[in-house]
Amino acid sequence: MNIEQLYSIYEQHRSVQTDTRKLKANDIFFALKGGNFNGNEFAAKALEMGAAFAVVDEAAYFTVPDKMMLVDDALTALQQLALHHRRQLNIPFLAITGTNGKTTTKELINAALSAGLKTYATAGNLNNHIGVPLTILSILPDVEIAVIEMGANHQLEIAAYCQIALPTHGIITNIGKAHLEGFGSEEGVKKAKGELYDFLRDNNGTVFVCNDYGYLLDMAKGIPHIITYGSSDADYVGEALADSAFLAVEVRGNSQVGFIQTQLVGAYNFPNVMAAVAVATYFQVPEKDIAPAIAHYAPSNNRSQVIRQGSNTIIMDAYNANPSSMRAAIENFAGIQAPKKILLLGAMMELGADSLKEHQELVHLLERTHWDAVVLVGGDFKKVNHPYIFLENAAEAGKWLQQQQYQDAYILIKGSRTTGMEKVIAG
Ligand SMILES: CC(=O)N[C@H]1[C@@H](OP(=O)(O)OP(=O)(O)OC[C@H]2O[C@@H](n3ccc(=O)[nH]c3=O)[C@H](O)[C@@H]2O)O[C@H](CO)[C@@H](O)[C@@H]1O[C@H](C)C(=O)N[C@@H](C)C(=O)N[C@H](CCC(=O)N[C@@H](CCC[C@@H](N)C(=O)O)C(=O)O)C(=O)O
Ligand SMILES: Nc1ncnc2c1ncn2[C@@H]1O[C@H](COP(=O)(O)OP(=O)(O)OP(=O)(O)O)[C@@H](O)[C@H]1O
Ligand SMILES: C[C@@H](N)C(=O)N[C@H](C)C(=O)O
Repeated sequence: MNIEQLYSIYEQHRSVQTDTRKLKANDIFFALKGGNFNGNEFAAKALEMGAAFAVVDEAAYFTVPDKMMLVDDALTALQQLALHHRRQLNIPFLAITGTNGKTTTKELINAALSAGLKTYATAGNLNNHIGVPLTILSILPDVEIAVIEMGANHQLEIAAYCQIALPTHGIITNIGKAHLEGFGSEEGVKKAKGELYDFLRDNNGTVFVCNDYGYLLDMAKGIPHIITYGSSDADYVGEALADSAFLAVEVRGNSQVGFIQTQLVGAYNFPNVMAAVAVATYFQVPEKDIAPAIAHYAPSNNRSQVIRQGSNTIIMDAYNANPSSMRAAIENFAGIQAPKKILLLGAMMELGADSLKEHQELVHLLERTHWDAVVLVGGDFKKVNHPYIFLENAAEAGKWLQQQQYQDAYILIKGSRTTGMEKVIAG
């Protein structure tokens, strides 16, 4: 493949698509293979639908030579094109990884930076081997700073994304227990996420580190430029104020940022907010504009969303779940003052050999607090000892909740993506 040739086609259109179901006129279509389809089969259709060009990797589908390029592997071509594009962009690239809060931190940073700079940030959760190159190829030449989310469920994944995104700056939000099936252990998570720090250490990079997490400071040793944020002794210091379900933050010190009333539930969002304060201030966004920008951000897609239903307040946190985010959500919920507190918790996935132990530990955590009701739903919750109600799936949990006719209750709903706990309030 001639990457220069492909890049000159890209420069004419600057819009790349891997899915005919989302195709727009003049997109360049990359034919990827997945678990269900062979994208090559859609290449000719993509051109009929108005795609400007198609990149295929099977000769049998190379049917329109003047509008197609045949490559060895279309995914590799996509990644190489992204790297080539990255090299043309002489702007800061901030990479974000970590166990919990990547998307929220990325959205908060995007909001805060956008108050002063033309910013491009990963759309939604496009954070993997396909999503990272698609993100980079969406960055137009007038963008002043890029924010790239990187997800992973196995070793060397983040290292590979760094070789495409070439980050100049980085954040690891935190290290916790998730995707243990692929990472092996929490140490394995640390090693895998630490690949971002390794890249920045070797490339004269800059990291933003939460000073409240000693383990991150240890991991960051040797990185040339370290900027800290947190609740004390940091370059950017703030205090979490929790007068309501929603987090408020007072930024202290010389900062002009001041008071931030967020639309985020949970004290666990404090470091996410402070990361945005630190990054935006560092990149010289006018400080008076940072708090309003952060305050404006409201989470969607079941990421700790607050939903009022009649007199009930629902914390819908059904986007994902793992032992560390479950712990954070339960401890936060325990601290909320409410007349009645109900929990409906779906099972946690991708925990491998630790799964039963982690579900059992969660039960022990729940037992430390008095709740009005606890419902455990599906998966490995079926196999552990607990004094609570167990239901097989989210639909049953939804029926149970309707039957209770709760009034004035606070209800926490959380679980792994595949448990679909959002369905609890769908009917
Ligand atoms: C390959 C692909 O993009 N698949 C998407 C597709 O899936 P589908 O099941 O329909 O088909 P195939 O994958 O078999 O299709 C092959 C190709 O054919 C295209 N195609 C198919 C039908 C058709 O009519 N026309 C077509 O052109 C198709 O588009 C393929 O290119 O559609 C699904 C529904 O929209 C998508 O969900 C699916 O996307 C996959 C999952 C994907 O990886 N998308 C990336 C762009 C992405 O970034 N997705 C993120 C989620 C990332 C994530 O899970 N991150 C993890 C950590 C990373 C782990 C990493 N190791 C990993 O395994 O991913 C995290 O914890 O955050 C997102 O969508 O939010
Ligand atoms: N700093 C944090 N500490 C612990 N849990 C958090 C933190 N921030 C967010 N969470 C939890 O993680 C959930 C998902 O948040 P978010 O989507 O920002 O994380 P993510 O790391 O991007 O997840 P994913 O890897 O699945 O994309 C939230 O709804 C909340 O329960
Ligand atoms: C949704 C995906 N990014 C994720 O976090 N998966 C875990 C296993 C979950 O859904 O909880």
